[in-house]
Amino acid sequence: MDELRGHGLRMGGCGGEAGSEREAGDGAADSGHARLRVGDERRLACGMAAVKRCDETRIRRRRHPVRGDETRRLCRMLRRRVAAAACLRHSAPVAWPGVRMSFELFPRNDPNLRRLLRRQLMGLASYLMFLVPLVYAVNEGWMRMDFSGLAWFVAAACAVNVFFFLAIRSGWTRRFQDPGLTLAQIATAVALALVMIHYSEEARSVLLMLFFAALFFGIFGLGTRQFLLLGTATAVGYWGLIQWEFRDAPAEDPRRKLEVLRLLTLSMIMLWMALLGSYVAGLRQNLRRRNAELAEAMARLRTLVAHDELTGAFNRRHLMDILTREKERTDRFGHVFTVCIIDLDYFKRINDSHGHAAGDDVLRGFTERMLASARKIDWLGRQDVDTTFGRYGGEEFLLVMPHTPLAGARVCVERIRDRVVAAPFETGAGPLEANFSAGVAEHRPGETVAETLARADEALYLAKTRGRGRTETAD
Ligand SMILES: Nc1nc2c(ncn2[C@@H]2O[C@H](COP(=O)(O)OP(=O)(O)OP(=O)(O)O)[C@@H](O)[C@H]2O)c(=O)[nH]1
Repeated sequence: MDELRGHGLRMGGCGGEAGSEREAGDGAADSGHARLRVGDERRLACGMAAVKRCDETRIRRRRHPVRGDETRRLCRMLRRRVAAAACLRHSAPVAWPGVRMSFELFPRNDPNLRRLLRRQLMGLASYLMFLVPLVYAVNEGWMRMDFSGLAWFVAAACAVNVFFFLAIRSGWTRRFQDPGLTLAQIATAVALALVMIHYSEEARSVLLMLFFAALFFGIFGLGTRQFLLLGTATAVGYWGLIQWEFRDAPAEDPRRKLEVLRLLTLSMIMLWMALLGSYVAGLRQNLRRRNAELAEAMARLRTLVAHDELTGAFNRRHLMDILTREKERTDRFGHVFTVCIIDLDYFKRINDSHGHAAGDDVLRGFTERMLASARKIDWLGRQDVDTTFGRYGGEEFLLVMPHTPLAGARVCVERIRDRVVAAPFETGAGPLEANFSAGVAEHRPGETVAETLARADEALYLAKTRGRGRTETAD
């Protein structure tokens, strides 16, 4: 849905800043509704990705401005284009008439899964690369196997890789801490390498490198303990192989001694790789922690920049941004918007009589009620009015009501008042009652935001002087 919004397909629904995003992406809107016209190539291209996740029913339910037959026709066209584009990218959605299915081998909307699957393919490529020396060794007769034996080995390697690929792709491996199954994959590769080494003759020393190639994959995915475990298992496996191969040979057999030398060298290199792996794992962990901290700091910063610290409502700076955007849209499309400045009455008395902390509690409680009311606003039968509410400063708040004429805004403010006065606010100094005065002004064409606000402020002043607890509208 967000993608559709971002590309100018206006969706219904209430709340927050969604409205500003809805139309921000596109200028071809008409009285608040960005229209999609058949043949509008750019928009169709933009909508392609979104339409894959968004079927006709959902679009219709969300009251897409292009209704009925036009919606269906548009969706059909978009879907056809999506299918065509996906086919070109070799990730064809499987589609039969009347059946809507979409399958991508490398899902575009899941970058983590894509990364794991790519790594899986890299693993398969490594197996196939090692075929070159193996073919050479078999051809030279340095192995105790012929080409049919090698073919079996290749088939086994491919089967193992396909199994892991499907397990990861299906999402089944998500239940594990490491959904890429790095340890299991490397263990399988080591087992296959052991088989090849068993069948080797003169080529054995060279083929021991197969172990290192397999273990090297773990450098970017395994921790120290896992590495040590794997290294030990590899050394034990090789030791078992030697014991089995030389079960009838005398202890003084020089070939057995040579194998022991290989085992020792292998073990030392494994240990070295475990240390290196541990170092890299530490770096990776640091990087991950820093990334998480950075993301958290960014999120905090984004909240701080737009929100008031005490109440959590939008702050003045953000409200001014919203107003500027609203004005631009109004100038462009000609629809109305109204602002309302709300000021709590006799707030100084609350502070003076019950303390600053109780005053803060009232401000927070008031904000909560405002936000709850503003989200539920549905007047004149419209649900897509994105009312924005924030703290304008001190005990003053601002309500921005797009697509709302003065009369509607007044009705809305009175509804909010009903909620505010319905019950006292819970504070540290006990329940405290509060009411507010409000000044409402509808933005006039050609007027600046500051001028609209000034008129709302004048209306507020009027409300104060006429007795407070009331709403006045600016002419
Ligand atoms: N507790 C608290 N008080 C604040 C905050 N910001 C402003 N105030 C207080 O709000 C009060 C505003 O007082 P006035 O401007 O006289 O307004 P009032 O008492 O509501 O009177 P009228 O608006 O005329 O009804 C001052 O006492 C400010 O100190 C805040 O964040 N927390």
